[in-house]
Amino acid sequence: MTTAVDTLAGALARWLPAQRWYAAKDREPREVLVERVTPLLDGDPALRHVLLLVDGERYQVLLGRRAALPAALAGAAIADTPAGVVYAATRDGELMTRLLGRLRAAPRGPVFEPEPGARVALDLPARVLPVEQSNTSLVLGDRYILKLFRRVLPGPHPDVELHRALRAAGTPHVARLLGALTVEVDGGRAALGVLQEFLPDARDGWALATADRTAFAPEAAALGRAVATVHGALADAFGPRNPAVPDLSDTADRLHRRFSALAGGIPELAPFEPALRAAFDRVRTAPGPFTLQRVHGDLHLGQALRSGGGWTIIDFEGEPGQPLAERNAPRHPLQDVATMLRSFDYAAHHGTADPDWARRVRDAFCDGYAGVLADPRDQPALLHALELDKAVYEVAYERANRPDWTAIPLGAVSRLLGAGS
Ligand SMILES: Nc1ncnc2c1ncn2[C@@H]1O[C@H](COP(=O)(O)OP(=O)(O)O)[C@@H](O)[C@H]1O
Ligand SMILES: O=P(O)(O)O[C@H]1O[C@H](CO)[C@@H](O[C@H]2O[C@H](CO)[C@@H](O)[C@H](O)[C@H]2O)[C@H](O)[C@H]1O
Repeated sequence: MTTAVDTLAGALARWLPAQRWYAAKDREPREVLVERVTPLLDGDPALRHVLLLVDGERYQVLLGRRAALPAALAGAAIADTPAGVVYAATRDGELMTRLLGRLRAAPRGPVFEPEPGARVALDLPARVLPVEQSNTSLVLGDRYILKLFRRVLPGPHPDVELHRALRAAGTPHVARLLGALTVEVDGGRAALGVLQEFLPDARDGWALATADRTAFAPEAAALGRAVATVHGALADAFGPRNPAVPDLSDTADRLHRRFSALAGGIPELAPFEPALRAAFDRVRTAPGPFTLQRVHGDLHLGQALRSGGGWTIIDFEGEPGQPLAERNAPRHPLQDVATMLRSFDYAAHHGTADPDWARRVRDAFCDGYAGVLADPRDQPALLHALELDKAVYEVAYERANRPDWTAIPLGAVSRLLGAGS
C-alpha cells in the first residue's frame, strides 16, 4: 500500500534534481527517505521542517502546505495531496517571516540559539534572495541574513565556528554572527543555518570587477589586506594546531588525489595531466618551514562584499561538496590567495578578455596582502600549483553547472602551464 509519506518522497525525488543546491543535479535520486518531520506551524498555511535521506545523504527542506497556492507561489509546488498543495516554503515570505519564532525546542526538532549578548527580533519580514546558490538565504527586515544549509552534516560547522572566532577576535572584515540553527542527528548536533548581520549597501567583488574593471584595481589592494587580516586572525584564534611542518609533501599528495577524483571523466584535461602532476610535485621542494592553519577554503570574488565599511569576507563553509573533516583541516593560507587570483582571471576572461588587467589586479592584491603577512609571490611553486588545482576544480564545476563557462578555467590550465612556475 502506498502511504502519504511514500507519495511525498516520490514527489521530492522528482523535484530535487531541479534544485541548484542538490549536489547530484544531473539525475533523479535512486532513493528518497523522509527521515524526520517536525511541525512548526499548523493551519493554512502549515509549515514543516523535514530531514531527508537522499541516496543516504542527509538534507533539510522546509515544506509549506496550503489548500490552494496563490499565483506567486505556483512555481514552488512539489506535490498535490488530499490535504492541500505541498510546496517549497523558502519561497513563501509569509511563512519565512514566522520561521525563527517557531524554532522552539520541539523534541528532536530544529533549534535557534542566539549568540551570547545578541538580541534578535524574531518576526522581521522575510524575502528569499533571488540568487541560486549552494544554500538558500533569506533576508529578514534588511537587518539579518539567514543562510539555510541544505546538506546536514553532524559536527562543528566552519561557517559557524570561523565566524564566531573571527568576531570574538574583533576582525572588522566579517559580518557579525547573531545565532545558529542546529538539530540533533546521529547523537550529535548538526548546523542547519547561520543568522548574521545583513549589509544592505553591499556589492560583491564579482559585480564590481565585471561592471568596471578600471575602478576595481585600487580595490584589489584593500581586498588583499582584508584577506591577510582574516588569515592572521584565524591563525591567532585557532592557534598552531599543526605547528610548522618542514615541507608540504602532504599538500602535494592531496593535490594529486584531488586531481584523480576530479578529472577522471573529463577528456579535455587528459593532455595536461603530466604537466599538472609535475607542478603538484614541485610543491614538495618549496622552501619551508610552513605553518598550516584554518582558512576560508572557497574564496572568490563572489565571497567578498564591498560596502561603506570596506571589504567583508563571507561564506566560510569551504567547498560544500567536501566532507566536514576535509573542510575543517588546516591548510596553507596561500590556498585562499590562489583561489582569489583565479577569480581575477575569471573576471578578466569574462566578456572581452583583458589579461593585462588580471596581472595588474593580481599584483595589487598581492601588494596589499604583503603589507600584512608574507608576500604570496615569495612562494611561486606553491601558488602556481594551488591555482592549477582550483582551475581543475573549476573545469569540473563548470561542466556540471555552466557548460558555456568551461572554456574560462580550461584556458587557464593551459595558460598557467605555458607560463611555467
Ligand atoms: N552579510 C551579508 N550582507 C549582505 N549580503 C550578503 C551577506 N551574506 C551573504 N550575502 C549575499 O548572499 C549571497 C549568498 O551568500 P553565501 O554565504 O555566499 O551563500 P552560499 O554558500 O549559498 O553561496 C552572497 O553572494 C551575497 O550576495
Ligand atoms: O559560491 P559557491 O560556494 O557556490 O562557489 C561555487 O560557485 C562559484 C560560481 O558562482 C564558482 O566560482 C567560479 O566562478 C566565479 C564567477 O562566477 C569566479 O569568480 C570564481 O573564481 C570561480 O571559481 C566556485 O568555483 C564554486 O565553488
